[in-house]
Amino acid sequence: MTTLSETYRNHPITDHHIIPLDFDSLDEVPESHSWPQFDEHLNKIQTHDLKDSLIPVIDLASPNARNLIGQACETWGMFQVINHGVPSELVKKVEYESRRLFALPTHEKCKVLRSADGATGYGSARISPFFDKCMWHEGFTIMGSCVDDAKVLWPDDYQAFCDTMDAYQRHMKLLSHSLLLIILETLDVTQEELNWALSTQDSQGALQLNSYPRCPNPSLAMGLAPHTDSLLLTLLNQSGLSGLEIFVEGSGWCRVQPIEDAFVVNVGDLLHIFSNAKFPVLSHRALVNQSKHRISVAYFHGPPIVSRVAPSSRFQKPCFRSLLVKEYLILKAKHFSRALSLIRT
Ligand SMILES: C=C1C[C@]23C[C@@]1(O)CC[C@H]2[C@@]12CCC[C@@](C)(C(=O)O1)[C@H]2[C@@H]3C(=O)O
Ligand SMILES: O=C(O)CCC(=O)C(=O)O
Ligand SMILES: [Fe+2]
Repeated sequence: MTTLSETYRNHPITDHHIIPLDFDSLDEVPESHSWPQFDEHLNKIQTHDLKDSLIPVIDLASPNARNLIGQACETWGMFQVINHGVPSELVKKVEYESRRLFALPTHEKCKVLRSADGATGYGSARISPFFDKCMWHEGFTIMGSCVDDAKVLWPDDYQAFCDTMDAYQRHMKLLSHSLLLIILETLDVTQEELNWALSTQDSQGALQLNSYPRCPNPSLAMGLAPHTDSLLLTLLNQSGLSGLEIFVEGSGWCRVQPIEDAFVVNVGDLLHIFSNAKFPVLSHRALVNQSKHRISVAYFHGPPIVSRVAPSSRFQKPCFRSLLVKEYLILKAKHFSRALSLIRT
């Protein structure tokens, strides 16, 4: 089976873009991590709190959920979902285990460093090489079993971490399938297209644990730089601490306030392509906090990497060309935010 790891094999990134700083040892933001333009930007554009009425909060158990989800995807490419059926104890356990991982000393975490051409393990975000400055962020990427890495980190105490991440990935896969089914039904796609998006075999799922340590000067630092997510759908748990911002045309950067027990759901590049741009894909970023260490947990769902992606056949005038999912991810790894414009027809 072709995997994401194989896709990245020809696009290695250098070590200094992978190894995060030992953030806890710092009492000021080093030059390498201070974003001067970002500082100017902050002065110019007021960061708004998004009112609930803007990014919809949708109760999955309500009879109206389907319509609301369809509308939210068209208007925003994003919504928050509550009453989704994922046990809140499991969500708490994932937060607890993530904090346990990031609390390890840097030299321990570096024992499971993501390799230059790899997809899983500990390290800075894959988008790091596209920015001059480094981010105030460390991550741990899991695809399927994480037992090999967990055994390295905790030789005698790895089971709880693995069991928690396995159970969470199972729940995330089910929830992303239910949401995608609703979303795709609103597009009225063919059965074959539904099978493609919801394929249980060979579909891509990745779990990203994000850590944003306390920062001495948050106005200089960037947690996660602006980006769009590459796959079909992302389900994000903000762990109760705000930091996520979306770029809204005409308003600038707006904060998406966390809601208890909610997941932020957003359209990724592949769903934007499949919906023939009917669903927008939002640029988003994460800012950091002076007094609190923020954790977020993102699950990315995608179709099989060897399949093709194109606008659904229901669209008469496709505005993107058809290509292999793998080819798109290679384009994204090479050209980052220009990838979508490169496949416009
Ligand atoms: C499946 C994936 C999506 C992702 C790249 C990855 O292979 C695993 C990590 C994901 C992540 C998380 C942080 C932001 C992001 C842009 C990045 O650099 O790594 C996303 C990637 C993505 O959606 O392109
Ligand atoms: O931490 C956040 O709020 C955003 C994380 C994110 O955008 C991602 O993991 O892709
Ligand atoms: Fe993201």
